[in-house]
Amino acid sequence: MPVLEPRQLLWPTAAAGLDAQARLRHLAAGALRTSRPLAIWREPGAAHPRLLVARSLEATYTGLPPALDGQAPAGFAFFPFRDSDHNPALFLPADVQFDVARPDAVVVSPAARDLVPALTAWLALPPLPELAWHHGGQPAPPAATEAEYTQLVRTGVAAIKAKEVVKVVSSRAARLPLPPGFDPLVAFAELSARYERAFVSLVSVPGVGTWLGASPEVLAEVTADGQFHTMALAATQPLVPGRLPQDAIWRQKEIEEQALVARYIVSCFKQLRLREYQETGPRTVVAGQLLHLRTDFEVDLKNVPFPSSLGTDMLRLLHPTSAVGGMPKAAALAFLQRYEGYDRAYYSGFLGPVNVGAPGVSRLFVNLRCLQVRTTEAILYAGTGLTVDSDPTREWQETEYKMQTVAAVLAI
Ligand SMILES: C=C(O[C@@H]1C=C(C(=O)O)C=C[C@H]1O)C(=O)O
Repeated sequence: MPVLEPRQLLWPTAAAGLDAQARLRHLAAGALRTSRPLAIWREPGAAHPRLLVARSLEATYTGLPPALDGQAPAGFAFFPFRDSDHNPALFLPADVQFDVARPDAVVVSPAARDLVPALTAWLALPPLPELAWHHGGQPAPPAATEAEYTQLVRTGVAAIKAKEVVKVVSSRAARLPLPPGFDPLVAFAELSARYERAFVSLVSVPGVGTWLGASPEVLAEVTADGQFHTMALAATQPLVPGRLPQDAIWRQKEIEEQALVARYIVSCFKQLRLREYQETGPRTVVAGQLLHLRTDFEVDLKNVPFPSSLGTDMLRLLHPTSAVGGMPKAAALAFLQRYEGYDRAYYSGFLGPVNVGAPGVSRLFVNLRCLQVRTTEAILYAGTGLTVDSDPTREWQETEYKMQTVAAVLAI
């Protein structure tokens, strides 16, 4: 059997007046109209976004976290914090791809070649004035009041004191009305402009909903030059205007909280009997209006005995990391299940491209600083790592700061 190659569709002359952004919008409109899942993302430091459309919702259901090796299928992973029927683990196959950096062509995978006639016709049609974004089937989660959240923090601190957990990351949801005429693609562009170093994403899946975010946290990356990368990102303080990030002073609580996350990553390497890794940090990094402590871990895949499976194995061990769940993992997750009082859905799950653009290159991020777009409101999510010294009011304030990262695009 001949190996089928992807098809390149060129934009027709009818689309000559559409610039690259308008083309991306037109393709997104087509995917939304035909009930197909789509992902749009801008990688940290990249000048342009990409779009990927899956041929059908059914084609996105997946049982396992994606394989991070060059032979694995190309697509966009969208994983919940906890896998469930309400929040399925998804992998959007790269059936239709568009790169704003190469605006002349749309690439269609062999699995989606049946779509070519309809897609060719769509490219020649005039753009729609409005896009109908997909909505989730689940009710909106309850929004915790300050009293409720500070009580959750107290319960978490008590669990730490009782040695049920060493660290737990409590979180909450908040609901804000969407401003009139809110346009997720415009908000995506605004987040991309505001947060150059973030992974900015807009994912819309029928029945699952529309999620927008600007994440500062790499979960697992395999780069073109054969490096595996992950990070321990934790501890938070606001960036004070006029002060340099490198002058930030961290309290003992924060240093310990971040060290736990770093130690967790090292324990994952140990489970895989990997000794050769480079550790850099912790150092202070900027994420929007916030500062965090970050340690980077790098593995040269040329120097490990199992280069093709390291990324895959690490991803499966890492998620959910102690930066979003806690330590020990099982006890922290059980605590959250019992006390958190709402469904995190895709918040603190992970997302990102696998083998898109180039085979063997994957970039998965923790889904933080995100919101869910609903018909008339946005659901915002944020959490804070608790330790024995946590102060409930400060933890509430920290979730407010974190929500500000994406709430900035809701300002009327
Ligand atoms: C849980 C979140 O962030 C995580 C928790 C942090 C903390 O506890 O200080 C900092 C960065 C992230 O790893 C969030 O943004 O919701």
